[in-house]
Amino acid sequence: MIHTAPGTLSGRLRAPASKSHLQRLLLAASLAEGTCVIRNPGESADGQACLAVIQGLGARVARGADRVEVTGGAGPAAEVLDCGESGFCLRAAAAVAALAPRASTLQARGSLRLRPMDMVLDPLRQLGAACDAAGGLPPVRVRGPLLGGDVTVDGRASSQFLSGLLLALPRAPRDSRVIVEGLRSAPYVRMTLGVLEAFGARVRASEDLAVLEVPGGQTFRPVDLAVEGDWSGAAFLLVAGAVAGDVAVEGLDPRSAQADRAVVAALEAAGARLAWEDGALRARRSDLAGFTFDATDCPDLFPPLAALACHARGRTRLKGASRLRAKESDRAEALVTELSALGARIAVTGDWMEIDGGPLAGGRVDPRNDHRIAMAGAVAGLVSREGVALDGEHCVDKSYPGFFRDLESLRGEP
Ligand SMILES: O=C(O)C1=C[C@@H](OP(=O)(O)O)[C@@H](O)[C@H](O)C1
Ligand SMILES: C=C(OP(=O)(O)O)C(=O)O
Repeated sequence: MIHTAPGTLSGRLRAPASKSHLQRLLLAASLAEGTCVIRNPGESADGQACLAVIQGLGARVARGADRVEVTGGAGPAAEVLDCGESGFCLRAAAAVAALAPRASTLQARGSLRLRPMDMVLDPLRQLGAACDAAGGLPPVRVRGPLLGGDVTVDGRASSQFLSGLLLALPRAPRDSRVIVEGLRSAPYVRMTLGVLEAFGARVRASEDLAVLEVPGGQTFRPVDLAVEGDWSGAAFLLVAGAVAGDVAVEGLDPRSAQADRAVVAALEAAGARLAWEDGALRARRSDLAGFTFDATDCPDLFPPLAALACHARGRTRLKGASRLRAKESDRAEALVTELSALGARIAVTGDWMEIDGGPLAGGRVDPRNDHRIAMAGAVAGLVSREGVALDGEHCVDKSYPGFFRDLESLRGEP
């Protein structure tokens, strides 16, 4: 149990490492010729799960101080790949595992056991691999080899499998042409394309990412790269600054391909005072007003933006709520129930989440083992009568293990 007291925050922090960027680098490194150096890997549980998975795929992994070295194809492969609770790791690694002419079982833990995997089945079969997932749920069983060819991918529920497929296809023997239907979370796919480019892999993508042409038989050159600071975790710190003090976050790339860089546009729409100073993005307590923002393609911003909206005068309208049902929790339900319990006025109608800002009493939050619900509850409660108590605070380890320590480090002397 942890209690986040109300109060003023001020100070400067480093953003955690982006697990999304790290996981892409790890999967690509496991397919590269030679040894890759990946700096700033961080300690996220999803990153650790992906490290274990690439070892199971036959990569040798050596950990050093603030870096990992990955040598693809240098170790024995395992039949069972434990993806922990990482949706990206399971969906993306299903495609990478299918490259090999052997059977692999991708296993899930916690809420990931209930998250849909059906989007991986047809495409892998169209490309020559065998693939099964009873009831469309984990575990996912694949048997390669993935040959390449023409394939249609349904991107409505998630972009994650498409990212994995794009990481795998340059290493397949044949050329591929991928037709993508209804893609959501497109910026995450652009991040994948950026990682492929860094490894020297060629993909020709139409502007809207509806058609992707991937030559087969490519090699990935080894890289020495640092994992970017995480805009998704930083979003909570920036919202904390905007509602409760003065917080500067360093280690963020203003030109990053990360979807959640869009938090800047949302904070600006709310009237937050933001400035880049000495290499850090600084958010200061501001007179915030309700805003309208489309988070369809950056769904992980819903939790921090819902916390922000609780403290913005008038009504905030967030679009894309129907994308939240199959994350670590049903985040639409979780945000409505838990922020209401703190005194917020929040409802979801169709694809819209609406929040009327006003004073919060505070109280208890059940994060449902979802890191982003825990962080949203804690940040919302910074401006409340009683603060927020929550159980199971270690769920933040999934993406941002130091979150509560970082938040507390921003308190002034009592
Ligand atoms: O590719 C990625 O790293 C991710 C893509 C998004 O998922 P969807 O594509 O399922 O929306 C996001 O919500 C998730 O946290 C990470
Ligand atoms: C949804 C998330 O991750 P994943 O889908 O990779 O489990 C997340 O980090 O919010």
